[in-house]
Amino acid sequence: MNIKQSELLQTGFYINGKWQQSNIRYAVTNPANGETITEIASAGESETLAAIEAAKAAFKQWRKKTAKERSLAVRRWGELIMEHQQDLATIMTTEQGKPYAEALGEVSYAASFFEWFAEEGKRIYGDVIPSHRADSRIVVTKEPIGVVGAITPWNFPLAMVTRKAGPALAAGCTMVLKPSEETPLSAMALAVLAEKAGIPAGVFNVVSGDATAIGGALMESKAVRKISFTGSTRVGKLLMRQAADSVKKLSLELGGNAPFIVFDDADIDAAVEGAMASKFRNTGQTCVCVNRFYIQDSVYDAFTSKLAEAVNKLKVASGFEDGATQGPLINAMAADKVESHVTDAVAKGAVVLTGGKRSKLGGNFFEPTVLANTDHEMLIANEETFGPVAACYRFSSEEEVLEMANNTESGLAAYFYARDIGRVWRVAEGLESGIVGINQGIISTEVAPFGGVKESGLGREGSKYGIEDYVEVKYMLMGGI
Ligand SMILES: NC(=O)c1ccc[n+]([C@@H]2O[C@H](COP(=O)([O-])OP(=O)(O)OC[C@H]3O[C@@H](n4cnc5c(N)ncnc54)[C@H](O)[C@@H]3O)[C@@H](O)[C@H]2O)c1
Ligand SMILES: O=C[C@H](O)CS(=O)(=O)O
Repeated sequence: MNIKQSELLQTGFYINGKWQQSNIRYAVTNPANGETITEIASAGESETLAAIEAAKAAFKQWRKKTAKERSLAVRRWGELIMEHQQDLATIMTTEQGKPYAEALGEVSYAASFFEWFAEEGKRIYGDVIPSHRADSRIVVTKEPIGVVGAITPWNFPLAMVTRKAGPALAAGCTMVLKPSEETPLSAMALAVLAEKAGIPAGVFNVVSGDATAIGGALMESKAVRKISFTGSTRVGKLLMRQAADSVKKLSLELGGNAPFIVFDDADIDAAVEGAMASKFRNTGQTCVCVNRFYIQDSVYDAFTSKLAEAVNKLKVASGFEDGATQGPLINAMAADKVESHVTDAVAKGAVVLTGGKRSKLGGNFFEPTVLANTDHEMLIANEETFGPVAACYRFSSEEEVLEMANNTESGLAAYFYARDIGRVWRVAEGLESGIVGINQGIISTEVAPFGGVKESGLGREGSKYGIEDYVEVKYMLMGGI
């Protein structure tokens, strides 16, 4: 791998400020060519318990630092991310596959959470409540929860970590991170920078490897007071069950099934632009990627033909190739799933406007695809495809489309394009989702609350709300006054 600072490439566990190795190793592969990038030490239960112990010990001192002291360390960590942005983007593109330009974008996005929460950490205010007794006062403070177990996915290997580590550390919590086994190298590089930023030993620990063993140790430990998970709804539900035994707090950022509605009064060119951004970002592997396009009858043909035209201009290639816009899918299983959704849809009457098959590049590459005439009997309508396929459905009325859009257990993001102000309010309020993009295809930013309703999760990340997930409210009644 062509990076300037080779020390960013680590292959062990980071526990209590030290890198450790193991004989049990697993290969991290490059999804663009299937080659092994490196082999890394595989952690299990004992390494996770050691990391929890380190985090528990470090919590005693870290929580006592002033908010400003913690803020300065978190801010410095973010600055170091930006100082190493090219190397971090190279590591990310190599292990995750996204185009290098997108990887650079994610590096900035990741750093933005440290900048934001370094500031928010200084504003964890309490309250003074008018008392119910003349001789007493009521004071409310907010305290860090304690040791946090963070479990993150492969699709955003840096930003999903910093969106958790930023608020946790700024609030005074310590962390044991388990990154996805598909993309551990970005998280390890982050640990190298944590040390350089002056984050004390034990405050941020990283263990990668056996998901069930690491997850089990985190969930069973009574020292871990909170789990922050981003990933599939299936695993999120499992963790929720496991959290019951020690009554842990949970933040769950789970899967989506985002609708994107184009009404007949929409600016069609703007809708196509928004559709391209929200559907094809990260080759369709984003939890807020559109999964279902609903287009009103009278603009259906205009929208779908313009969308297919725009999709035809995308370039499928290795993320390091100039002008690449669509990298490989993360692995063979992901490519199989996308193919099965397209095959099922076509067998049930969908029409391929462009794409529709694996790319001639082979491996995990899939052609960006637009399907017309899709209906709700197809798999693609009911499962998160997590790939570059735009499935287009027709609708005639506002009531009908709201019912279709909400007819899912998921409720993460939803998008619509319309200009009529009454319609805009009705639809925005009627959509059952945590996030609504109105005449906008990209909704993610560190300054706004990110999270879902229904089976898309619990809690919010980013924004002023994001830090609330890492603090406990304490009520003190001061009597005898
Ligand atoms: N809502 C959000 O903010 C958000 C963001 C990114 C991804 N996602 C969702 O994540 C999914 C894709 O990511 P993925 O394939 O990595 O998800 P995944 O659920 O398979 O894995 C996520 C993480 O959980 C770990 N894991 C797996 N089994 C575990 C177990 N038994 N105990 C503990 N940890 C376990 C994995 O190793 C990984 O680190 C999609 O559904 C996507 O929508 C959601
Ligand atoms: O995959 C889902 C994410 O949360 C990525 S982003 O925050 O929308 O960039």
